[in-house]
Amino acid sequence: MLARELDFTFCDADSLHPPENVERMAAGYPLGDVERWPWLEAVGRYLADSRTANRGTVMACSALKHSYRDALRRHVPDAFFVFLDGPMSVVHQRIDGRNHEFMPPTLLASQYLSLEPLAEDERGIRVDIEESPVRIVDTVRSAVAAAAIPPALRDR
Ligand SMILES: Nc1ncnc2c1ncn2[C@@H]1O[C@H](COP(=O)(O)OP(=O)(O)OP(=O)(O)O)[C@@H](O)[C@H]1O
Ligand SMILES: O=C(O)[C@H](O)[C@@H](O)[C@H](O)[C@H](O)CO
Repeated sequence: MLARELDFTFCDADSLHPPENVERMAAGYPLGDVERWPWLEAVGRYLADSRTANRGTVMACSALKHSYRDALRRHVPDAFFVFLDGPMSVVHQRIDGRNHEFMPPTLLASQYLSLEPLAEDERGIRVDIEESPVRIVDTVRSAVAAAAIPPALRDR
């Protein structure tokens, strides 16, 4: 929805995992940093290529840690992060009710253990996943528009 509204392309970072990562998760084992670095590099390269082609991209990506997002920022310094925040119980209920190609709900707790919220030095916003998708998209669109204006020129 967001990509459509912004007229950007959409990519799910899951499509950039190497097969061995997919197999690992499907077998019920969480990824560690070692498995994630090559994947994050592929995500970063994809974003940098989009930027070179002058194409905006919405990337759905579980860039759980600050260091992972730093890796992405090395490829696209002006990346804007949207932190989809909410209680594990809500996410658990939702992913229990969906079909995913490889991600078992049993891995959710490990994801929350690794999760680091956006820090002050990271460009982006936190949104509440208990809001409706329409509202979330609206909030993100406004934040992206505001972020494109240099702070010194805002509210004039
Ligand atoms: N704001 C929302 N309100 C209600 N349901 C939602 C909302 N956002 C997502 N969902 C539902 O929650 C489920 C999980 O969403 P989705 O598969 O898009 O998550 P994801 O971030 O791609 O997860 P993963 O990182 O595991 O790929 C889906 O059934 C989706 O329809
Ligand atoms: O870094 C990771 O552990 C992975 O990217 C996972 O987060 C899954 O791929 C995702 O949750 C399913 O979409």
